[in-house]
Amino acid sequence: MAQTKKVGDHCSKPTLPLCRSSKCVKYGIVLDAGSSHTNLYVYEWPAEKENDTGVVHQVEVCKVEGLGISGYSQDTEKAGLSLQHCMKRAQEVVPEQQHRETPVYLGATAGMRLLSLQNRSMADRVLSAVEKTLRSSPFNFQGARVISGQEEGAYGWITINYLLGNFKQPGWLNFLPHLRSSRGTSGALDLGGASTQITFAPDQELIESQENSLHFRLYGKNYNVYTHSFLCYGKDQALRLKLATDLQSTQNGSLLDPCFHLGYLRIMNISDLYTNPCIANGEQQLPFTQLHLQGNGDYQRCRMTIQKIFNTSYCPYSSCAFNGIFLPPLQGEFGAFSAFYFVMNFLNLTTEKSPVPLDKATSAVESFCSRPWHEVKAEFPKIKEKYLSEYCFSGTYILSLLENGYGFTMEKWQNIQFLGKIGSSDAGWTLGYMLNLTNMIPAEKPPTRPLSHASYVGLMVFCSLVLVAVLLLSWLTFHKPKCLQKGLI
Ligand SMILES: O=P(O)(O)OP(=O)(O)OP(=O)(O)OC[C@H]1O[C@@H](n2cnc3c(O)ncnc32)[C@H](O)[C@@H]1O
Repeated sequence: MAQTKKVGDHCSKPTLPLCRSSKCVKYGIVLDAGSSHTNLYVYEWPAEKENDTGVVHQVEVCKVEGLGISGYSQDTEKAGLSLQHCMKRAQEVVPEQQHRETPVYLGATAGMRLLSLQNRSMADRVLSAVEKTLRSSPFNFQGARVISGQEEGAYGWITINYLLGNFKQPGWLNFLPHLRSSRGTSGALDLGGASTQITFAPDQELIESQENSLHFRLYGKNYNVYTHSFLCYGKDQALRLKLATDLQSTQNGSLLDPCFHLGYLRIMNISDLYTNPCIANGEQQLPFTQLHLQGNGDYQRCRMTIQKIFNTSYCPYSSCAFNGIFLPPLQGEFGAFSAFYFVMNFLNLTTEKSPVPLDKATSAVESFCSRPWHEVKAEFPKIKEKYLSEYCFSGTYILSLLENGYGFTMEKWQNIQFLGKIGSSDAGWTLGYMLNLTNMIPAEKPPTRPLSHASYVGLMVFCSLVLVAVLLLSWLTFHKPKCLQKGLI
């Protein structure tokens, strides 16, 4: 994020044209090109309130089918049509007279980061095809780019803290500066298909590795933030990593997999498993071309196989997550979103009130994994088979990552809230990205008007009436009628 230091830029001015009417609303559009598909988000906010925390909110989300890492190479025509459909939807939501001033941004995440590593020219081709479609729309297209893992973490953190209202201190705290830091920020945990991010403001001042350190000045306050994006540890790539590790110990390509339900069968081409940079070139050494996976639904064993993808044998810092990556002690509340939410929500482990304790969450995943596949399938006929068959793996992976990877103990677990939406907006990096690029989060506190316009007018009218009354009274006192004065003498 140090390189995209636009957040809280001191020279920030809103880049969107100002509305003439005081009631008008502005719009911004962000496309999140992820590893499985693309989502298009339309945001709106009242024009006169653009620096206020929480006023920008999502009014539309449209899923662009096929525009994800697998779709890029497979059905580009379908992906193109679906993108056009979502752009049309955005044209219906944003009033026509505002199309030309409404900015559109596209950010591609870990799926594209991996595709770029594997096949740079293909990644460039995909981005330019998408750019072409977006340029031909009536909106103000601002560019398509692959965002870094650090940016993905930072913008996710900005989004949730903006929506939770954590950046702006209530006005009365200005008079009590010693209390100003009492209201903390919330950490952000994001699980995608290809990568996962952890971002929070640690207690300790020193962030031992430069690449994990971000500095923001927002609304007049400094924030030192830790972030890391684990590429290949999104839930889809983590499953591939696990399968590739398990494959090392099979002789014939048959795998009894405890992370899938008893009775579940899946056949995969070994070459498909090895088509990305997450998995080192072990394919050549295998004497078989297909993997025959057979589930046996055993949570404890599943957890043991997952544990093998986290290398905790070395740490060059005072404390680490895994794979030698620095992680300071966990601090404060955390909001966990994207696939953290999708999976835990399916497993009924997200409650509005108090968080489900870790031991209860573990038992729930364990009991779900032990159910036979035919029973699960019969109970949830409408859920995509890919998702349904992988909830046992994904639930176990989430517990492993949070507990063993990041060190959320029983006690710290209680600080995690699984979030789908905050208000009407999805938790994710896109809102933070747009707030940053439109300069809507200022570095310094915008000068606050002590009174609203209506109260100001009311006060002026009241003062004028008092003034008139005082003048009238004075006049009556000093200019008493002469006849009355005579009569008194
Ligand atoms: O590129 P990265 O940064 O990895 O992130 P992403 O863009 O793939 O991340 P998403 O939030 O779009 O999706 C996260 C994962 O959740 C999966 N997913 C989406 N909806 C789901 C649902 O209802 N149940 C289970 N998984 C779901 C999806 O296929 C991805 O693997």
